[in-house]
Amino acid sequence: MAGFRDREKQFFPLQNIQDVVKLFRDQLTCGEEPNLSLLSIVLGVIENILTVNRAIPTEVDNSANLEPIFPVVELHTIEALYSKFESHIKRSVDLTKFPGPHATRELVKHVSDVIWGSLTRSFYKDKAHLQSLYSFLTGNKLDCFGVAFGVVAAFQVLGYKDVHLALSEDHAWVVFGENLAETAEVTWHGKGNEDKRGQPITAGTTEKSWLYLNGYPVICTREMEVSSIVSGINLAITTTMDSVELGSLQQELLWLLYDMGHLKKYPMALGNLGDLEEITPSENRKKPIELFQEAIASSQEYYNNQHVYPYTYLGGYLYRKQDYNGALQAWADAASVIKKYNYNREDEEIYKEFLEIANDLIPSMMKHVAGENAARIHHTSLLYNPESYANFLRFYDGICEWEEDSPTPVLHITWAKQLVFSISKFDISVRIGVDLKGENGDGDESEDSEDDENSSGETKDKNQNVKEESSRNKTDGEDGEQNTTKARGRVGRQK
Ligand SMILES: CC1(C)CN=C(N2CCN(c3ncnc4sc(CC(F)F)cc34)CC2)S1
Repeated sequence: MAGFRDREKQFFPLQNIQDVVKLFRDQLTCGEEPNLSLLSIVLGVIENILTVNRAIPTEVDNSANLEPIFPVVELHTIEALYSKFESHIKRSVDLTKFPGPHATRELVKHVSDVIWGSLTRSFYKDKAHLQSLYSFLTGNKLDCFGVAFGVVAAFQVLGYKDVHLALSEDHAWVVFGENLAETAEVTWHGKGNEDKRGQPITAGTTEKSWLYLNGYPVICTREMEVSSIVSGINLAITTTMDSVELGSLQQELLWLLYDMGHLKKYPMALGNLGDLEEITPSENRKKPIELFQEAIASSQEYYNNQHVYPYTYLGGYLYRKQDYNGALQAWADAASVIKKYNYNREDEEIYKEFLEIANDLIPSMMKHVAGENAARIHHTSLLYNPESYANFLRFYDGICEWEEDSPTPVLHITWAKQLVFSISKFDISVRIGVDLKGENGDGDESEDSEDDENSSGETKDKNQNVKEESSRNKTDGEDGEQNTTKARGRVGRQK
């Protein structure tokens, strides 16, 4: 018999979004751990009906079809799936060999093998809707995240409290043991990479690696594991159509988790909620821009500002709102994060993100503003804005620094061609640092004649230059002999 207590049973059948929200709220406030398997199965059943097995209403009188088609989720459906998972896990793992209260690496590897061993050999792992235990139990298919989540849910079924999900921006693994001091790979990553299941994630692996966030991944509590499956709900019916009902369920559940504080340390879930609010704004709720800024603040406060996606969530939003100055600043901030990493072959997802920004979004943004004649005439366009130019340069500077010392190259001819296209759209006045408005008062248009080369002609490293510079300034102060012209609005030259 499924391990359901009467308290879960009372919420069934689930007939609408509010019924699902009530079940989740009860699971998150009942004093015991939320039941990860139960909640993943419930979300998987609903997602499946609203996207994969969507019964397109026949062409009867259309008015009747305007009602949202929320499925009725019966208790027996969920119980059957839950007990299938529970008995599968319990009969595959003999705990007599693992007496302690904490999981061991051997046990973690074994549970990962149990999940892994049940997956059908040949399925397209990139497909959608493979993230929940519903997919695992009805189709023996799971994606990369789904395997890691399945391992954590299995350990909860086995009665362990110390195995938790660890999340980066493109990978998932587990932490376990006393003080969660141990780590282990439990799933695969990407295409054509041997899985490293059972191995610990060492400092050598995580250092300067975006895939492991330089050692600053999201370490989930049970409630944050619930946040991860809610955030992972996939609304896609087709590549061009999303389920409206599923989207509003996801939005309601994310606000529930937000109000309970379970998104506070989860930047991507905050970004996800921001995207949903942009599409369907909720009354009396925070605006998308606030949520994207909270995601950035969360990364700064809890993850040493090592996460990139909070800035690309914000940049994408501002781009869609045609706030191109803001978008450039957010993308420059994203590049200022990635520059601390070395690009390697398993970081393709973030490479694709920056490729799209540099070679698609920024060029089309430049085309758009180049056509804005009024703004051009009044010099209000970003093409005349030194700050936009500075952010544009900082964006590319970050990508170049990302590539430095990396085992895998980042830039190629397309990047260079698009850079030339985009940079040439900025007005000559911002590119050569002349202040057209003469705000500097003396109206002296002479440029800053200093350069980074010293008298002997070789370029020094910046620090030395700055040291030299500051000592020169000191002598200036004393005898005032040296004639240094003021750097006039030169951007990107920090002395
Ligand atoms: C600014 C973007 C391009 C928009 N969507 C982005 N997403 C980033 C990935 N998403 C996520 N959202 C919540 N949690 C997680 S955990 C994870 C890694 C996986 F291997 F477990 C990914 C991810 C959701 C969507 S970044």
